[in-house]
Amino acid sequence: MQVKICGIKRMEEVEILNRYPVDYAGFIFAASKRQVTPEQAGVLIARLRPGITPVGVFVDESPQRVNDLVRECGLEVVQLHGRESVEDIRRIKARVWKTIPVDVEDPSSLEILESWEAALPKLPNLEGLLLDARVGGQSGGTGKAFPWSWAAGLEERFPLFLAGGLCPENIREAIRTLHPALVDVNSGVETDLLKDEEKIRRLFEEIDKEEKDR
Ligand SMILES: O=C(O)c1ccccc1NCC(=O)[C@H](O)[C@H](O)COP(=O)(O)O
Repeated sequence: MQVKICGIKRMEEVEILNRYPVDYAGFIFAASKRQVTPEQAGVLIARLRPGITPVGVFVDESPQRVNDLVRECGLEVVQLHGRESVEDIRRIKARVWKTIPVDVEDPSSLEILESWEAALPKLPNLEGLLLDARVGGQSGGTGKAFPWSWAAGLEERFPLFLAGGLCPENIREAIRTLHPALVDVNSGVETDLLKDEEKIRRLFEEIDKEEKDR
């Protein structure tokens, strides 16, 4: 299982990530408390250690602008967090992860998965579907988890990536319930909107324990 830490905006945070077995670092280009400019992202990405892959997070950005930022900032993966279409993904020249917003109060929000699952084999750059909690219309960095049991078994049908309210205290249960190929953690390893090294250390300690127990 791979690990993405999202919402990186400061050099101190890059330095923390470089000390842990992080696979992906997420940079948010969409409107957010954690938004970075392309210039900031470029500087931060250049300082990631080899082995940490930069991911750009976008909400309803045009494929042309996404492609420009992929080139300018050195992004390898693009995470689409809005209402992007199959055609948008076809036009993006990078690896893509598509977020599926799961309304924490409405299991029927998972129904949209069917059409994305059908699109997967037709889109060679679409690597997986990221289930993230949606709370009151907001999706992304909510700090809330949806009931994972709603998605049990989906990991057998497609590469399932999991986000939403993950933290050191619940990561083992999340892994045990859904066996995701990747976990995406943001506010659960922050203090005052900055990545907190002690929380990241505990996150990896818990992941290690879970993997050893298997
Ligand atoms: O994190 C944000 O502020 C954000 C804003 C707009 C779109 C996406 C955003 N985050 C995307 C992520 O990949 C987060 O890691 C994911 O939503 C999980 O967040 P959290 O529940 O805080 O762990």
